Amino acid sequence: MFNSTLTEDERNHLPVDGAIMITASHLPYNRNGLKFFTSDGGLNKADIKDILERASKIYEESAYGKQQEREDASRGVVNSVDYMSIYASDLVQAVRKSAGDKEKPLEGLHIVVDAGNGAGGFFVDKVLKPLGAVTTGSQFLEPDGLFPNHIPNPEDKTAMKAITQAVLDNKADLGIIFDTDVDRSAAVDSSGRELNRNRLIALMAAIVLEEHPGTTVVTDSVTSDGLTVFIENKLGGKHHRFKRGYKNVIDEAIRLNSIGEESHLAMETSGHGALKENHWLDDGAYLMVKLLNKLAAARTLDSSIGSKVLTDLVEGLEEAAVTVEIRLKIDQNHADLKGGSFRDYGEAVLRHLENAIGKDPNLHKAPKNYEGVRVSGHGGWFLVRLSLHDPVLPLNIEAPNKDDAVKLGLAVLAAVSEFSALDVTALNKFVQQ
Ligand SMILES: O=P(O)(O)OC[C@H]1O[C@H](O)[C@H](O)[C@@H](O)[C@@H]1O
Repeated sequence: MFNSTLTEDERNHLPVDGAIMITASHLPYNRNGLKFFTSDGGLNKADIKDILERASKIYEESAYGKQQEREDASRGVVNSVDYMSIYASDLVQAVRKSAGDKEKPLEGLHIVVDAGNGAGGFFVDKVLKPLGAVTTGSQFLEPDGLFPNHIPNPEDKTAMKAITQAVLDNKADLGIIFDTDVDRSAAVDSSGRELNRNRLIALMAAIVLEEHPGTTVVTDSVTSDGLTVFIENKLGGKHHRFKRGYKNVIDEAIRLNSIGEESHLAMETSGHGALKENHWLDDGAYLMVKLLNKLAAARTLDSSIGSKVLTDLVEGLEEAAVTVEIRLKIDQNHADLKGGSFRDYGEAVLRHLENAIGKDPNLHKAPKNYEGVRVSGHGGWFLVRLSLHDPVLPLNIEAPNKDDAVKLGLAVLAAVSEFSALDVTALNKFVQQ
């Protein structure tokens, strides 16, 4: 939708002044909403509040007899434009360009797509097929807001299992999965290896750092220590681990550029990734096109090359054997909140945790950290922070083995146990397993 505010095509009344998308995004099907775009990007909370206030004023006035005004406001010309075809053909052109303008640079490759019944099904007919790829075995391409097959989410285990299985069953060269509204994506190589979360950031960083040596990669706060080592030591870039939230990482990358620190990639483990060259839009289809560019370019030199060219790019990324996220709920009605907000309560838990960590010689606070409490120790690390939206303190742990992960979990448990409004059932279960 955002691209329709940039594409120049007079015949199709483009660029438009604004675009609106109806989507539940990462939320369940019964929580749809509207995303608004202008050529400056997606509107933020303050803009949306302003729109709602103005809309409600117009509504109220019309309800009190200003019918004529309402009719005037709603009178306009409606033109239908097949914008998806225009957008998709730009993606196709990008891949062709990276292969020296070859018409079908993906000929001979078998690529399966899992759109999870979200909006990403177009990628098969409008992008992959024109580029020559075989796409049989692609699944859940028809939009269905009830998501009858699996939640379209490249972080979700069931969703990743579904695309991995499709790759293996079809002996495909590559698998691609999108979230509901295609602002997130991930891939699977021909051996069934998932290229999502830290691995996808590492892969995108490898591609972007080839194009822009030394650039800063901004990520969310739950990225691994291994990713930092990979970006800084192997790729020669700079890893700026910032806060959770795709808008936070994107805005931070824009801010860095504005103060003279060059950054070309802002990416979250959730699969939201935005590039400077693509107007800082978190466009999941564009991310996958960057992978296809790499594949297509490599195949102009050797037509037997498959997804290994991508997997090789993340060679050397250290990965923890144990990776868990445990979400600790705050009971907002609990007496221990003393009528205060869950945010204040969560902040108090974090302050207490921070103090407790200082007393344990095995644990060390991360020298640079932008949200919550990030601590290393026992060969791994943990991060406790406030959720962006929910009355929850998500705890992420990465460790070389289960015993060390449990040690980290126990340290958190000991520090937070006096906060009776915090539900630590899941953490208790984890440390007892
Ligand atoms: O803070 P959490 O509850 O873990 O949620 C954080 C996530 O919320 C949404 O899904 C946003 O689109 C993501 O950008 C963000 O990472």
